[in-house]
Amino acid sequence: MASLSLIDLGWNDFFAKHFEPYHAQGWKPARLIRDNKISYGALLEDGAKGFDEFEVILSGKVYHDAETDADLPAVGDWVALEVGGEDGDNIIRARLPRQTCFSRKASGFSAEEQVIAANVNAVIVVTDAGPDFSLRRMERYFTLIARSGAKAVVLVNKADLYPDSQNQEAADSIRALNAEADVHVTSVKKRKGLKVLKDYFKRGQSVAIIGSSGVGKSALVNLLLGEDWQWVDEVNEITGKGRHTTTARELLVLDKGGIIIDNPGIKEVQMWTNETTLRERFADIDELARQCKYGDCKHGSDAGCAIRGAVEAGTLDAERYEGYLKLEEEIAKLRKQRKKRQMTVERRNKRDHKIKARNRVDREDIERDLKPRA
Ligand SMILES: Nc1nc2c(ncn2[C@@H]2O[C@H](COP(=O)(O)OP(=O)(O)OP(=O)(O)O)[C@@H](O)[C@H]2O)c(=O)[nH]1
Ligand SMILES: [Zn+2]
Repeated sequence: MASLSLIDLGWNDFFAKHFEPYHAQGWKPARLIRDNKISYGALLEDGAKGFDEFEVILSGKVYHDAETDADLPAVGDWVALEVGGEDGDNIIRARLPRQTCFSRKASGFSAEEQVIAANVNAVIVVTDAGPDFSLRRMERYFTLIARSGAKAVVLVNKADLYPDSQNQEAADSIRALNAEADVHVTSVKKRKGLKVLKDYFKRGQSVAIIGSSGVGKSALVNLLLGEDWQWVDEVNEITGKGRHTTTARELLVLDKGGIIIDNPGIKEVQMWTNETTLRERFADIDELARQCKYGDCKHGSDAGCAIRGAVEAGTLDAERYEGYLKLEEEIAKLRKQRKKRQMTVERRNKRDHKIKARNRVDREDIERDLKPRA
C-alpha cells in the first residue's frame, strides 16, 4: 500500500478546506473503513509504509456533540485524528462534513436516519432483465440514492441470458424512471459491457454496489478486485500506534483506482428495500382493510371483510388478494433472513472487539457508556 496517497482514498479540496483548522492541532486526516460500534478501523498515513489500517476510537466530545446517530462518524467519513493520544490511543477529534451520505430511515416507528456509508460518489444497482426485474424496487433504490447525493448507476446484468430486445427494454424502462441515472446492459460472466465501469471507478471515487441476492454483485466485485488481491488477509501485526485488524475491510481501494464500499449496512439496504417494496405493492389493499367490519379481520371468511367484498364485486384481482394474504408471511421470512445476517454481523463485531480491546479496563469503560476515556 506504500504507493497510496490521500487522493487515492478520496481526499479532495473540499475535505482539505474543512481540515485546515485541525491541521494546526497536529491532527491527521484519516478515512474510516470499518465501524465496529465501539471502535473504528481507519486508514491513515503510516510513515514509510504509506497507508495502513489502525484502530481508532471516538473522543467523548464527538460522541456527545452528535445530536443523532446519523451525526456520528460512519464508514466512508473523513476524520481528524489525534494519533497516539492518551494511552497511545488514536482518537477521532472531529468528523469532517460529508459530501454525500447514503442512508436509510431505520425500520419500525423511528424516523431516525441510519447512515450506511458516507462520501459515496456512485451507487451501482445491479439487476437483470429476468426474474429480478422490478421497477417498483428500482424506484425505491432511486429514492435512497437521490437522497444520498451520489450518482445513480444501474447495471442490467446477465445480459447473456436474455434476448437483446429484452435487455434493452428493461434498460429503457429504468431510464424512463430516472433520467439522471446511467443505465448499462452488462454481462459480468461474459465480461460484456463492463468498460463503462471505468467512469465510476476513478481514482478517489467511492462506489457502493447494491441489488438483490444472486444478481452478480460478488462476481462483479471479484472481477474488479482482480486475482492478485491481497488486502483481505493481513497479519495481525502490532505497531507503535495501534493494532492491525484482521477481518475483511469494508472499504477497498482498487489497484486501478476507485474504492468499493461494501459493508453490512449495504447488504441491509437490499432486505429493507425488498420489504418496503413488497408492502407498497399492496398499499391499496391495506387501504381497503381499514373498511373491514372488524379490526382483527383476517380477510378470510370473516364477516364484513371489505377486501373479500372487493374481490367478489370484481374490483380487486383475486390473485392480488391471495398475494396480499401471503404478504405477512413473506415479510416474516425476509425478517428472519435479516435477523440471521444481523446476528452474523454482531458476532463478528463482538469477536473483533474482543481481539482489539487493549485491556479489560478499556473494554469495560467503553462498554459501559460507549464513550472512550479520552
Ligand atoms: N449468466 C450469468 N450469470 C452471472 C452473471 N453475473 C453473475 N452471474 C452468476 O450469478 C450467480 C450469483 O452471482 P453472485 O455474484 O454471487 O450474486 P450476488 O449479487 O453477489 O448475490 P448475494 O451475495 O446473495 O447478494 C453466480 O453463479 C454468478 O456466476 C452474468 O452476467 N451472467
Ligand atoms: Zn377483511
